[in-house]
Amino acid sequence: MRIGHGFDVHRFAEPGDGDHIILGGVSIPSPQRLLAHSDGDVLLHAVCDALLGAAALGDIGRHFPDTDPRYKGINSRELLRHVVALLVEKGFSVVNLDSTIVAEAPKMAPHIEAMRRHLAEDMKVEPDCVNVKATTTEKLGYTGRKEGIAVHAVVLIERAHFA
Ligand SMILES: Nc1ccn([C@@H]2O[C@H](COP(=O)(O)O)[C@@H](O)[C@H]2O)c(=O)n1
Ligand SMILES: C[C@@]1(CO)OP(=O)(O)OP(=O)(O)OC[C@H]1O
Repeated sequence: MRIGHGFDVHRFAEPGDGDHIILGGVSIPSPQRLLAHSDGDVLLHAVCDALLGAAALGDIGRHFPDTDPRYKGINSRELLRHVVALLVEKGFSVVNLDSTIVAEAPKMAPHIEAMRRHLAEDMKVEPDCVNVKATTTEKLGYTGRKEGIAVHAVVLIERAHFA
């Protein structure tokens, strides 16, 4: 069994620039988009980093550089599926994921189940092995000022069992 940790932050664009953000592959209404080379899915980026960390495979920027036009606007679920394939190649499968979205807004609660479903599908585990939480920082700091969204993720992986 091995543990991995991931952390990512994306900054909001100016208010009025954009009408949604994408988190866990879910489109969530927001008056500000998240700035990024990809679709800005900060939850999936933190999860990719946790998985890569657990398998000692470096980090997301090493595998998908933000200077590479192939990743411009990419759906981050494709990045996550690629990372999971790298783990499978190394003989690992995912045990469970826990994650925390740090955001003053928008409200994540109505979208958490859809995020869990996407994560479970892409990591090839049951939804019961995936947890997504959200918290504000009580208006403190850069997340509290709505300057951006941060995500923490932690995963366990294990050597895959073969029948
Ligand atoms: N962007 C967010 C932040 C929080 N939630 C939910 O609200 C609960 C209370 O948040 P506090 O920061 O006041 O502890 C939290 O446990 C989440 O369920 C949310 O949905 N979206
Ligand atoms: C996902 C990648 C690649 O498109 O770019 P961003 O969307 O900017 O995200 P970030 O978490 O800053 O870095 C990882 C990148 O290489």
